Amino acid sequence: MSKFRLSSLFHSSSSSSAGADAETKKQNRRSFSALSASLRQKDVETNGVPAPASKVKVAKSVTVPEQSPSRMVALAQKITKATEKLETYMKSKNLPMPSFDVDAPADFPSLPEDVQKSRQEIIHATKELGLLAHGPRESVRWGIWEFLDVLALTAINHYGFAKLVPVDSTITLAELQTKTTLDSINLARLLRMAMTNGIFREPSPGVIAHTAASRVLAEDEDMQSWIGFNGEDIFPAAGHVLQALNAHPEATSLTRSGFQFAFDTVDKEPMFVTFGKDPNRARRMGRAMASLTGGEGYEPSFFVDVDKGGYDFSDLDAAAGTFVDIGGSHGFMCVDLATRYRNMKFVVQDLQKTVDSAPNPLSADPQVAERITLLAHDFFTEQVTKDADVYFFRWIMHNYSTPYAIRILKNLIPALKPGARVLINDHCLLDAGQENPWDERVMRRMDVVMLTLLNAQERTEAEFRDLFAAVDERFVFKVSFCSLIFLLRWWKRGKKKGWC
Ligand SMILES: C[S@@+](CC[C@H](N)C(=O)[O-])C[C@H]1O[C@@H](n2cnc3c(N)ncnc32)[C@H](O)[C@@H]1O
Repeated sequence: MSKFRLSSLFHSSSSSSAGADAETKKQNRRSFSALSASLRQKDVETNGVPAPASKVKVAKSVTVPEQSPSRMVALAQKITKATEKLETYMKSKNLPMPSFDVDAPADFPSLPEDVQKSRQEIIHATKELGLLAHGPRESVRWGIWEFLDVLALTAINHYGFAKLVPVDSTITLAELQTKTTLDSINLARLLRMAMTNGIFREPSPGVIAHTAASRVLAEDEDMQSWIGFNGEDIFPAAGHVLQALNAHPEATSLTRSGFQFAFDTVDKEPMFVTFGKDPNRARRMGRAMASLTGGEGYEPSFFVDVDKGGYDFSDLDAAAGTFVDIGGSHGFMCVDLATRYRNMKFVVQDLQKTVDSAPNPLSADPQVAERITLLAHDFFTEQVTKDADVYFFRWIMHNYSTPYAIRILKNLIPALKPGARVLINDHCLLDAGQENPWDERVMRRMDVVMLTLLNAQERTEAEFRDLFAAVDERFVFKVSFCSLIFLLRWWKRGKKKGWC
């Protein structure tokens, strides 16, 4: 992945002192811009931490080359260049350029790396330019109102408005109102709020039509679940995080998160138990996850395909080794692995209810299905599959705060043979400013979602090391693959006690 930095967001980009003559102003401006640029460069080397204001002031006196454009102009130029590159590629492949039109494609096709990089540059540079054009006070003042965008989208999704608007024609607000329980004022205000984000349009007063985005809401059921889960479960929980933190500042308990404060289950039950009692809500979360994991970089092939940088199990396959997927749901990772590796054996462990609802057989290929065992096992109890070669946790650790994560990992110890690998497939937080802005934002948000719902957390490599050190000193960190979405860790019982 190419790396982008946002450190420059924190710098001013021009300076001129009132009353100075034009040339002095010009020089000042050049000096300041160039110094900002040099500080920006330095920031990149120091984890993107913005320079203190005092440093910026000293910098004004430094003489710098002429013709440095302001940050805003540099961004505008970057946007133009990147957009032209994207357009040239799309045209060369006869692909339509993005549009709000109802018939526009809902997704970009898979793009070559350099074109994808240009696309990301457009996204990040427009955001930065927008913030600069708003100015700090305005950005902060109106930024906090983004929850109203969430509210409008959540309501539109909840009432299913998108499905009531015909895709290939229009509908009047009056007619739409007859199909809903909302009154006309509330219907219109929610739709018009969403229109400010390109969701629906009003081609003439009182007439509603789809855009490409509202069409997605009408047709993509996983997306409906994603909006529902976020808007109706996570959003209320987020609104109660402060209450949870004030009452329980340590924020480690599974039954004292914003979620429990929002839904009146404090000290009663974890979120997963609440969902287990409500099949509709559980299904919605399941589909929301499917929508998320359908995204680029989340697909199992990212882990399974060695060509894509996935993990190579050839040695284990040659030895017909055993791979245990703990909290492995319906075993889809093991099915993909077993399809690629024809000798390894697999155990998929999950809660009884999940095991009971798994498809049978797990794969149409009997050679695959017969090597996968589904087993009901609670990972808060001692591991029952002894002496396996790999114990795999995909998207498990980030659901738990450290006290719980330690318990889960300690339960492995009695089962581990010398050299057994514990493999963690999770997000890995990098230091602030080290990731490209898109991934940085996704990961920071995911981390806060974990806090909101579960008092859990994403972890940095150092935090994973600390976690395993707290479990047992015999774990040895072996290798990590850090990529767009997830990180693998390979831990092994070490030589300290003479095992390996
Ligand atoms: C976030 S999902 C991850 C599923 C799968 N590993 C994946 O990569 O998509 C968490 C999984 O852990 C399972 N789970 C939750 N609590 C568990 C427990 N105490 N013991 C075993 N599995 C559990 C859930 O049923 C669910 O399948």
